[in-house]
Amino acid sequence: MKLKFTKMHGAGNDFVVIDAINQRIDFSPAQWQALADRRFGIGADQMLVVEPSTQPGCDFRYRIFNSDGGEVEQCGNGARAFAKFVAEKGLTDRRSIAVETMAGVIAPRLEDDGSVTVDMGAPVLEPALVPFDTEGLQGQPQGQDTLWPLVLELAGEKETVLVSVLSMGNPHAVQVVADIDTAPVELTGPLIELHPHFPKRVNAGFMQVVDRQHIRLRVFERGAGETLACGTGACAAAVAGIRRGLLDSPVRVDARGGQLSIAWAGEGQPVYLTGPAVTVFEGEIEL
Ligand SMILES: N[C@H](CCC[C@H](N)C(=O)O)C(=O)O
Repeated sequence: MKLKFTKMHGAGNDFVVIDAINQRIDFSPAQWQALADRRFGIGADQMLVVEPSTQPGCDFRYRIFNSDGGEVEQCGNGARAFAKFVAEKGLTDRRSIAVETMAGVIAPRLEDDGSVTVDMGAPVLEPALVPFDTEGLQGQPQGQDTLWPLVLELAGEKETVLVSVLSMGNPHAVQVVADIDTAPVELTGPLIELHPHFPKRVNAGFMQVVDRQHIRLRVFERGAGETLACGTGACAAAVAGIRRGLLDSPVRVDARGGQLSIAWAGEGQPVYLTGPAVTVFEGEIEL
């Protein structure tokens, strides 16, 4: 079987995008992991699948698989690539589309300058819905936010980090650090991802506040490791910073792979993610 795919990225977060409207695919987690392998497969942080919508009022269904093969609820950089893909492939003639995901409906819009703005829906702030188990933890208020202490065990030493916890459809734990270049992302990222208080694991964000409308961000992603950018991570960091009283919307987010912009008008309101979507090459693989 030949599989056609398109290699894309959003600020360096890279994807294999597959049209599953005109191709029939049904892969196991191990097969997804093999496709994502950067040596033995195509190589990507996530695989994005375009399917017919199953909901009235939606144009497409959007499925996301991490490079560890697991299917997840949401991917913000991927939503921009998705929108560009379906336009470039002529699967839609609309510049604004409604896209069904495991986490609800999102709405990407192609901008005239080639960037894409996505209505990512409202953040989920209730810990139990993230999901995050607060049992035995004493939250510390900061502005409208609550900072939760996570005890991390590193080489026999215990270290406590304070995180904001929220969901953009997928779970995020965001901490403020003085300098993302010296933050121990490789060491503590995996410990936070697998922390027992996150029953579905979590994406670990490390945010440096440059000024009230500008942050630098690194994210150790659930099921993918550190990526050059994380769209939902940028949304989560901006929302956490605004709730903590550190940031004002819109927020410029400098990721290692490029720049994103986040706008949020407050509780119950949608988060808007704007950034690039780039097609790198078309490919075909014999399976
Ligand atoms: N690793 C994420 C999925 C991809 C999110 C990220 N690539 C984005 O742009 O939002 C998770 O397991 O929730």
